[in-house]
Amino acid sequence: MTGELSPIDRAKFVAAKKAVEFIEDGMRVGMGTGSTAAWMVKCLGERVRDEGLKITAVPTSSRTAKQAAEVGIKVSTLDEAKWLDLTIDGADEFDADLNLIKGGGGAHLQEKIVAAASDQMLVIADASKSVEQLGAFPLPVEVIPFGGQASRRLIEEMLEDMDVDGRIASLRMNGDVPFVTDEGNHILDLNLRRIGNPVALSARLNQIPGVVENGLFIDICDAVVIGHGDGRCEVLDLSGNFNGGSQADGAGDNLFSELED
Ligand SMILES: O=C(CO)[C@H](O)[C@H](O)COP(=O)(O)O
Repeated sequence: MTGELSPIDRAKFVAAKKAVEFIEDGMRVGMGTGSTAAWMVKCLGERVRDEGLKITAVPTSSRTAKQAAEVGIKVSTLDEAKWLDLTIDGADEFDADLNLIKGGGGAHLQEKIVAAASDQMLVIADASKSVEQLGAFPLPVEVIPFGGQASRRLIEEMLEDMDVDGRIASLRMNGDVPFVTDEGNHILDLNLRRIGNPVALSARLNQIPGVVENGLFIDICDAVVIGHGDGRCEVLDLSGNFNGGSQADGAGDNLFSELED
């Protein structure tokens, strides 16, 4: 079924497949957004269908809610679930401390709210998302449309004040019109190249009145399942809750056979 996948899609698939093994009956689970998270939704749907797994599932976007419905997962809102045991989501970049850049899909606001309301956040990613220093991926910042030009100017002035490398905030477009998030906001992508102090940058960004939330996830992620194109995956776990806390446990796991299903 999935035999003709590209190496990158194989990597996403095996990471997702491994991650859903951590979901137990009765859990309240946050479901992330993006192409890797879509594999997770698919694998989770299979467990719900084949094993009768009972979960409360909370999507982080309208896109994920739709994907969940397509594979037979009934979704709840975060308010209905109140609190979550585990959120599984993709990322655009992760570093050795498991700080992340997210929001490439424009859903980081709901993703951060859902992850922050979860006991554990598990990221699924192909190995290309691993970086020494965050920032090569443009940092998404969600801003309200009202006064968008002023917010952009304040962000660029703040970047200049912080003396960071790149200082241009680009309005994300969807064809000829600005991209609109599920909350009706716009996204500014910051081409910073490298982020020396993510904690300070995140705090400074969120102090600007028109900024709703930025895509830096600091001290939120507990572990990353890293998938490889040959079907191997490993778990980088700083929490001790996934594979006993070993930093690269499971490096030998090969879920490639699943691709032949
Ligand atoms: O943060 C996200 C969406 O807002 C995604 O998780 C991130 O962009 C990674 O996406 P993909 O799995 O498609 O590479």
